[in-house]
Amino acid sequence: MPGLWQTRLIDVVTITTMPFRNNYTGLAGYSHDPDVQPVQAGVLLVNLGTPTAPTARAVRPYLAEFLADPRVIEYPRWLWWLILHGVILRVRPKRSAHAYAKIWGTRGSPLRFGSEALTTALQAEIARQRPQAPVKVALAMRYGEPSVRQAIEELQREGVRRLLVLPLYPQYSGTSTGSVLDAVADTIKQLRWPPELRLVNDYHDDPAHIEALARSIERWWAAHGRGEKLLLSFHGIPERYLHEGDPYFCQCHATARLLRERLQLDQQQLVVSFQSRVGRERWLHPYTDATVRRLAAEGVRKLDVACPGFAVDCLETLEEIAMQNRDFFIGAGGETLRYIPALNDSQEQVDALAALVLRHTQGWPEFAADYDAAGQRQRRIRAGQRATAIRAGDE
Ligand SMILES: C=CC1=C(C)c2cc3[nH]c(cc4nc(cc5[nH]c(cc1n2)c(C)c5CCC(=O)O)C(CCC(=O)O)=C4C)c(C)c3C=C
Ligand SMILES: [Fe+2]
Ligand SMILES: [Fe+2]
Repeated sequence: MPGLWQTRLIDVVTITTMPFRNNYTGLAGYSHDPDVQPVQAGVLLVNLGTPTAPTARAVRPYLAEFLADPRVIEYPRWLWWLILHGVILRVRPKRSAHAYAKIWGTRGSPLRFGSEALTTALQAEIARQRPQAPVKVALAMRYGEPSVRQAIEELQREGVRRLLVLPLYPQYSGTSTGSVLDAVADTIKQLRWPPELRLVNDYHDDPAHIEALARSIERWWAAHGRGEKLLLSFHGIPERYLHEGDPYFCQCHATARLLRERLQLDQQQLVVSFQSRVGRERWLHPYTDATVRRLAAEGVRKLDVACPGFAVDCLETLEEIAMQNRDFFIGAGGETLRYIPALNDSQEQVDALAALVLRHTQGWPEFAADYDAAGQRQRRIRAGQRATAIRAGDE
């Protein structure tokens, strides 16, 4: 019987002298063998996530995962754990479920079906613009399913070796995009052979994105007429995060300014505010609820609201703005508050995101306009045959 050290030595010698195996299967059902499949590129869209049903029972685990994320709530962990489990998760799920029930459709949560529709439309647009390219567009949710990990593993099983991660947040915040980056990093850490990776940090000032926002607002105005003012409401974050370096506030204002210039509005006609405050801490301000009340009190009767921080409609736009804040506005003397829908799967958004993807994947052969999948595959097969020949001692 060899001793332990001898066994280890034998292992090392065996492994290092083993013939090169290019058909190693690292993940169940996934072959890395280039003879089996050509290299694919993937685009992973990531949105926040949403409960599986508008019930307190389904909302609770969703909130538990979301609010336990240290990127979202920066408090000492033990203190926050006590507050979260002792107070928030006892009270909030019921309240949130009630709000979700108001926007839940036959297709389920708007955030989910809106994100899925956008994924399908973007896949089709990229296929239209790059017909030869083997590009896969997939969707993950930061909280809930499909998780970032599940989505990346599935893409790898499909042969994706180059991956562009595109969080569906136009403005970067550590609480949103930063957290997606964490989830990607946690996944990559555990993969034996991670894909080549790129990540879009933000697209808050991307000209195509601004153009898409402007056109969708103009299209909506053409169909419904124009209000006296346009309010842009962005999701808030604690103000403390801004002071500690989070660029979110500045990026929201940059988006608003670019959109205002493109729509040729003056500073009185376009107002910016921040919504969705949670807890007692001071968040980015002015707050949306206080702003709509103030505007009504100042005599504005017809107010249009758009939410350029949300790629697809969700609880925060359909319930908080289009219902809750409409009631606040009318309660304070306003006549109508009209919510202008998010870009969702509109052609404007699909065109802008397709252009963004093509820009961020420059240099990747799969995305090149003259990519020749058949030629690439032949080259890879020839390389594979040569490796096989070397293994067999033919060369
Ligand atoms: C408590 C802290 C929160 C921070 C910070 C935060 C930042 C943040 N959120 C979004 C986008 C969305 N948030 C949504 C819902 C939502 N957000 C919070 C809390 C924080 N968000 C909670 C508790 C909830 C759940 C609903 C509720 O109980 O009020 C959604 C909608 C999800 C849906 O299912 O429709 C989105 C989208 C961004 C972009 C952001 C930072 C910039
Ligand atoms: Fe949020
Ligand atoms: Fe909200």
